[in-house]
Amino acid sequence: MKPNFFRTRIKFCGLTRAGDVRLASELGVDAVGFVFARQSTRRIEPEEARAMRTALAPFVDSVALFKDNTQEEVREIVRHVRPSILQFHGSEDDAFCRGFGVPYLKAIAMGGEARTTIPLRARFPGAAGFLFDSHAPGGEGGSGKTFDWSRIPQDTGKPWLLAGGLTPENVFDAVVATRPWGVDVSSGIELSPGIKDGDRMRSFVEEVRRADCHNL
Ligand SMILES: O=C(O)c1ccccc1N[C@@H]1O[C@H](COP(=O)(O)O)[C@@H](O)[C@H]1O
Repeated sequence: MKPNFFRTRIKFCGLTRAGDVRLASELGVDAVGFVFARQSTRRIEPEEARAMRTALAPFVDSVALFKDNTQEEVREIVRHVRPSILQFHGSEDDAFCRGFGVPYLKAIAMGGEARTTIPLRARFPGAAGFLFDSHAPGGEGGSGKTFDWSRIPQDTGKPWLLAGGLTPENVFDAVVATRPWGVDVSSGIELSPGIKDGDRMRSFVEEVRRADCHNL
């Protein structure tokens, strides 16, 4: 996938308040994420996510995030919330991820040792894209930690998002250094888990746009 010099897509993840969803829409982010991973401190109930979806402006995607949830749980959330994209952070394989009739992103754990040399596009042929995150395989996401960006595979063949420890302070450097298709942030724009900070949301978007101009 060639780098996109025009506009880096932005996803804000782990939202729990309708007001944060509204502000994200006004700031022009491309997607907001709702967390359904069991152990997450940002986990919300399907009814809450469904209510927050109504706060989304047109042309903003809603992403449902899972980590080794059961097929029944995912199915129920897809039916109830109607997310536009699914994001899987656990040990789910391609057959599981594409079994819900909704495009999916596969999160790739970049912490710990590299475990396989099989190319991602061969392991996840049905993925709409990948998301490189800092946690170790099996570890929790949303940790606010970065990873060594030089380890990002160059041959994904699909759009990919950079995640893990991004903040308004480092996202300019991250976008200039890695030229991702998109960036995903959770803790870097928070006051506390699930509670976003309006000023940090705004400056995160400003910094990504500044990097896009720099990359032209
Ligand atoms: O946010 C969570 O609680 C979470 C739980 C389980 C898997 C992933 C999770 N979050 C995702 O992790 C990355 C990076 O987050 P951060 O910016 O470092 O806090 C991002 O994709 C979150 O959506």
